[in-house]
Amino acid sequence: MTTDTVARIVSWHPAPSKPRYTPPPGAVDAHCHVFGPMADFPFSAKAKYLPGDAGPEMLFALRDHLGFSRNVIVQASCHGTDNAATLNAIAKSNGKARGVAVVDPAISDAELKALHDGGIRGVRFNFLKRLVDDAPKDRFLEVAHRIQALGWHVVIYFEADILEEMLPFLATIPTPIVIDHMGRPSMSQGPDGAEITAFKALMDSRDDIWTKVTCPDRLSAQGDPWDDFVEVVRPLVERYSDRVLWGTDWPHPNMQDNVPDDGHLVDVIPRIAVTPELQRKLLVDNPMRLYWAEQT
Ligand SMILES: O=C(O)/C=C(\CC(=O)C(=O)O)C(=O)O
Repeated sequence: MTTDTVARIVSWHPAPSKPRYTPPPGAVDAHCHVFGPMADFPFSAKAKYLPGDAGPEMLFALRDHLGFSRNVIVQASCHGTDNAATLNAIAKSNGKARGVAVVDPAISDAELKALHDGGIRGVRFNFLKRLVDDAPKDRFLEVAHRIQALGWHVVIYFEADILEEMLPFLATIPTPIVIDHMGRPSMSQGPDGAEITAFKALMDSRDDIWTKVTCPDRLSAQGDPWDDFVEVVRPLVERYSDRVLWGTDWPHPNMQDNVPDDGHLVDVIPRIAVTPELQRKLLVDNPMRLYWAEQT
């Protein structure tokens, strides 16, 4: 993408409301991104979207505004396999952020170790054709084997229409797996719909598959306050209470036509995790085990 000819996209709310819900102390926003700033951290030549700057200061201000304590910053596809913007944000967080990288499978062990020292605790494999040109399963599998020694996990992003073809690959991954946005099931099918049922079967197939109960704004057919999302996701949070994570998804890449209010996103939490214990697991205990294991 040539950065001088394309308008830069703003996909986040200019002034998110203050949520009514107060997260527990130590709550982690376990899925968010940073964009640039571009002058310091240029976007990938292969980026499929060219966002405005949404750097660490903005992310940390939002964290405080929403009542969260920590962030897990997931490398977004617009930065390709150069994790410098993510590492910069982690370095500026005073220990309050960790990250998930996207790597070239040819990465050396020394480079992986440097990512670990910079706060990375997982790698992301993205299978969305609108975001990445290719997703080589055989090479991803080699990476998954190599990160085992670091105690990392893999984060996988795919949509429900390819769940079935993903199953053999997922079964061979030797590390814990985190599935982004529940593999994007249809919410209009309801809590017993075919896509969420297939996803639960995947969750049942291994006890080290986790998922992010995120993105009502992307997945709901109804819009804010996302009642269809709540109806489908609440049973998932109850059934897999030790393997669910929550995140804002700020700055909401590609959501410029349907920008969510982050305060409203936080107010979904007590509707999908209906007891203080479920909320504490979702927001504190579970993400701490994956990202700050040495502190648990
Ligand atoms: O924030 C997300 O998880 C979703 C994204 C963007 C993304 O993943 C990326 O750019 O890497 C999307 O569906 O456009």
